[in-house]
Amino acid sequence: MKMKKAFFLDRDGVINADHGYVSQPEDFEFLPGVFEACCAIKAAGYLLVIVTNQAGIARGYYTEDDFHALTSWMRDQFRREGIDIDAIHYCPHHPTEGLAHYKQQCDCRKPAPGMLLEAAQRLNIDLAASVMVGDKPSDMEAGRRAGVPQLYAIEGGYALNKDDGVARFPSLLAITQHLFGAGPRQD
Ligand SMILES: O=P(O)(O)OC[C@@H](O)[C@H]1O[C@@H](OP(=O)(O)O)[C@@H](O)[C@@H](O)[C@@H]1O
Ligand SMILES: [Mg+2]
Ligand SMILES: [Zn+2]
Repeated sequence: MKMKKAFFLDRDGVINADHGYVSQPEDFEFLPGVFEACCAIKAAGYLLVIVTNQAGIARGYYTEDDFHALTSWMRDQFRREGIDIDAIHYCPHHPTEGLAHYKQQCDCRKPAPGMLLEAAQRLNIDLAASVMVGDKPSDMEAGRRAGVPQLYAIEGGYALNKDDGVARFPSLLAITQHLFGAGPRQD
């Protein structure tokens, strides 16, 4: 069976503004151009896979159920724009600040590559043909460790200057316009 290629997207800082541990729809602010960019990604034949660290769960700021409720609301917003998100992987852990069983040195919290590797296995993704977009060095490292060669960083509040070889753009839309031109493309 032919392998698929994927766009791995970090959530906070790529899809929505990272206001810090966002857990409610009213705090979820889609960044400009995200829907247009995601349409272009799907039209170019990529799966859309979100990989998000959600240590707010480990820290006790919100529950896993809160996360699922927000995720289902977010999926609906994409669906209303005609976009089907293929998978959403999240890490609820934290190695030192986590409460109870959430305190663990897991292999899913970025910069570990676990979420990307699991999605690749489940969805038959060719990592070498895939793209990772994030806003922190840990996103870039997760992509690198998973074997994703195309790494793109969105310039936001985080220092990314140690990420040599990472292309920097102001938004997801700027990345898709760079890769696919102004409109969506089928290949
Ligand atoms: O950008 P993604 O991976 O989608 O999600 C990041 C969030 O879970 C939060 O991650 C936190 O870091 P800690 O994970 O607590 O160190 C902080 O950076 C928060 O501002 C941020 O909202
Ligand atoms: Mg982020
Ligand atoms: Zn984890």
